[in-house]
Amino acid sequence: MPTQLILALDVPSRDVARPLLRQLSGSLPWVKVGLQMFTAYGPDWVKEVADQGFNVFLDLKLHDIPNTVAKSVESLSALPIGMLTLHTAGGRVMMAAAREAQLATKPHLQLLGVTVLTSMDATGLGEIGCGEDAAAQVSRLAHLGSASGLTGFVCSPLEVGMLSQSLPAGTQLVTPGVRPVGADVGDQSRIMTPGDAARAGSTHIVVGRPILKAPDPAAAAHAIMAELEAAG
Ligand SMILES: O=C(O)c1cc(=O)[nH]c(=O)n1[C@@H]1O[C@H](COP(=O)(O)O)[C@@H](O)[C@H]1O
Repeated sequence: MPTQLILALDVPSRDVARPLLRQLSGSLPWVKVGLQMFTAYGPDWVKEVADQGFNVFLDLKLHDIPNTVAKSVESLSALPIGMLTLHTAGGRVMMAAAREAQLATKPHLQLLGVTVLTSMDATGLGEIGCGEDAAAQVSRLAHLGSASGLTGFVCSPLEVGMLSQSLPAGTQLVTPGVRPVGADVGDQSRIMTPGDAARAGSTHIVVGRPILKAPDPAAAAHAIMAELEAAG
């Protein structure tokens, strides 16, 4: 299947989001609801996005003790979501507890383990006490996640080639840190273009500001989907 686009709908209000969703309904497969909109509007917003026909990726990056994360997964399983993130840095027991809760409550929900944030570079990793370079740390966390039962990960497109060769076939590799040629990099560090991310093996790419800040966001989203199609 060609690499799918996930729009990171990081906007300040529903009034900003709704017209764009109307324009992209029927063509865009996935919408990511992240902390900005979920903290403002909660589950109602997730339901509204799903009601428009989009698959919803709920990106809350859960990171807590195993019991708290597992109970949160159980609560969130009631929502119409297809993907949900947790931090692999929470460790083996936490990931296994989350996976067990997900399988028991919502078997088709794709749990995604976030590895090393795409905003982090070697300096940032060193500052938090991680002496390894990003690729080595991503590999360590993704393999720990896989051994804990996870079947999907968030990483930068730079690490996708390495992971797709060493993780079980069918593992979902979702990559933010994607910038079309000429787009502002912003706070991202480890980046690739949509076409290169697709050719590297990303199953999904996550793009926010290059679409949201474009003069015509719907046209920008369509251009990225065309680039993915051409690469696939
Ligand atoms: O889990 C994520 O989606 C995520 C992980 C990561 O390592 N880096 C990352 O940028 N993201 C998210 O992906 C989106 C990227 O947005 P833009 O940088 O605006 O394209 C944001 O919503 C981030 O929260």
